[in-house]
Amino acid sequence: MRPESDAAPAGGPVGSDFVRVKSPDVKYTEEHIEARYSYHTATVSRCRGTYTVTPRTTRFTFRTQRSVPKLGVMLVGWGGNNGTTVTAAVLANKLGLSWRTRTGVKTANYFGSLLQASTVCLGMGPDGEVNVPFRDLLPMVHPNDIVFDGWDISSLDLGRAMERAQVLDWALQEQLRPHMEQLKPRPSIYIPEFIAANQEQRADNVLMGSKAEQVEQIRKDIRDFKKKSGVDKVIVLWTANTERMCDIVPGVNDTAATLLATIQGGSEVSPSTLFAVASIQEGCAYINGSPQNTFVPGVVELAMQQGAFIGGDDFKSGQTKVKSVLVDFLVSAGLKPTSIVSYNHLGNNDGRNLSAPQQFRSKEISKSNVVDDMVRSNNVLYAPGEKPDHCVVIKYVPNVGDSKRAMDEYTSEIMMGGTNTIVMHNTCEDSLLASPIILDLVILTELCQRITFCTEEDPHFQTFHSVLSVLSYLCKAPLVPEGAPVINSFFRQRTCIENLMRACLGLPPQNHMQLEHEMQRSTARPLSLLLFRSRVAGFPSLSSRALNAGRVHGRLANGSPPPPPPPVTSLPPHCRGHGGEAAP
Ligand SMILES: NC(=O)c1ccc[n+]([C@@H]2O[C@H](COP(=O)([O-])OP(=O)(O)OC[C@H]3O[C@@H](n4cnc5c(N)ncnc54)[C@H](O)[C@@H]3O)[C@@H](O)[C@H]2O)c1
Ligand SMILES: O=P([O-])([O-])O[C@@H]1[C@@H](O)[C@H](O)[C@@H](O)[C@H](O)[C@@H]1O
Repeated sequence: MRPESDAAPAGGPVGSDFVRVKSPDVKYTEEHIEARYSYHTATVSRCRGTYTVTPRTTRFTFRTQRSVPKLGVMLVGWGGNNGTTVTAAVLANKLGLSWRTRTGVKTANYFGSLLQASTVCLGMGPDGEVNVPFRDLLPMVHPNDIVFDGWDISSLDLGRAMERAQVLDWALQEQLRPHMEQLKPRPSIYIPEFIAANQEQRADNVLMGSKAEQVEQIRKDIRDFKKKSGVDKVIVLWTANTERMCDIVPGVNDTAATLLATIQGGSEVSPSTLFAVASIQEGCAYINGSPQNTFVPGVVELAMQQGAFIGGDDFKSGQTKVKSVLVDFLVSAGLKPTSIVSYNHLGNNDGRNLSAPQQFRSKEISKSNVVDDMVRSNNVLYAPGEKPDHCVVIKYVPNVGDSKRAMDEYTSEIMMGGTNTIVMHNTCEDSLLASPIILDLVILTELCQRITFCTEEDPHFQTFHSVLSVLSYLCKAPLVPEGAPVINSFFRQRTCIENLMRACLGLPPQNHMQLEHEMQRSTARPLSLLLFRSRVAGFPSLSSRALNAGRVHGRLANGSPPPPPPPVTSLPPHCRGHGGEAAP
């Protein structure tokens, strides 16, 4: 838990400083956490069947601004299931709400958020591993402090839109409604041919005018929100309906200049791309929670010119998230998936929009490519170009509402011609899986906006690439810089975020080697064992785990007792005896 009494360390206004690194490579100034970090990679060459691996070390200096801004998040599709649910969830957490359900009292939380509800291991403490919430590693925005605004083609206020979404318990909605009904989506850009025709009946809150005029209006909305809310920065996130894919046309959207000219000329540009352009021109990061190819090359170039972050595509929230774990497990275990069939049905408006072929095609693409990197990584199982059968089906069944049903069958070839088939059924409120992902996307993006780094070879500090590929863990179809590999493997993506945040603290990457427990003799053995040995010599008994730890490590490989432990001459104060003296 965060030590409430933990006074902020010397040096200025800071975000969370519940983790302090004591290292000559880490410096805390008033503005920054500055950390020197050795980044170890390897280059590989091959000659006549032999791989030659050359380790490389790059010396980085990371700087993380410690002051956490007041963050404004503008959602496109604010009146939808995800938009209303994430807004309501933040409000419920901020107000500390609880509500009664047929299974008992529920309390607001952020389960499903990587940053708020999952932990990382800092290292070994006196009683074993010390794990802290991701959010405590570096100063970052707390979701309770986010200010929401946004647009929707539907004019419903968020109280009525929350009711229409049918996601949250009624007892909670009743408590939230007085707050939610004050929130009204701004009129939005609506081009009917980009989403399903069945969405037309919602479109009573749309902008008029040319595409250029509508982009200008979106830019004014962003400035207006920033001024009225007093937020320090704004991030725009698309959680509106899935659009059909866009053609990439040279001279139309292949460069920033052609795209801007196309907008001025009024030719085909999707609403999501228009929002991206407006956001980037206002210096805001733009994240795409849907599968369509919003980020045509012209948008990517514009983002790079303006130094704005973009990220996406398509929240990775349920069936695909499981797929990126299960296929990783199977392939990493040397089992060969030969067929993956993913079927789901759902009855919310997203499902209704996806019932149209072109919108389904966008989703089918983002759901289908998630296994490619894992399959390509194993040439023992797969010949070049060989892939498992992979079928994605989505059906709209109004009766189930937001409670998405996912049914998956994974068939794998195992040893000696055997077959293994795994069948899964997964039911979940789709929007309650997507809402924490939305929070992680905007909070992680905001954190990355406060991180700069340089290397010994290039001493000028720089930001991350405009295409923020660190968001891959949160997306089905990760957007990466040109030439960078697309990683979908769940644990590789999660480890990337963890190790990046550790690097900002000058901490080595998590390696899970546990060498201190693998050696017959080690001075690096965890304190608990040292304590175990020192306390056995006249100290009060330890927890059974520590005692067991002592026993587990109490015999050498040949069965003889270990040599006497090295004299414990200096233990940190919290490990010392009553008098504060070092253990004998
Ligand atoms: N688990 C999930 O819910 C999940 C997972 C991955 C991706 N997604 C994607 O997130 C998006 C939103 O999902 P949802 O369940 O909230 O859908 P939804 O249909 O409930 O909400 C979408 C909202 O966008 C609005 N809208 C449509 N076009 C718009 C435009 N041009 N400008 C502004 N608003 C517009 C609609 O009126 C609607 O209120 C979808 O594209 C979906 O595919 C959802
Ligand atoms: O994240 P996931 O469960 O693989 O994919 C989901 C689809 O199965 C669902 O049909 C769609 O409505 C959601 O937007 C989401 O994309």
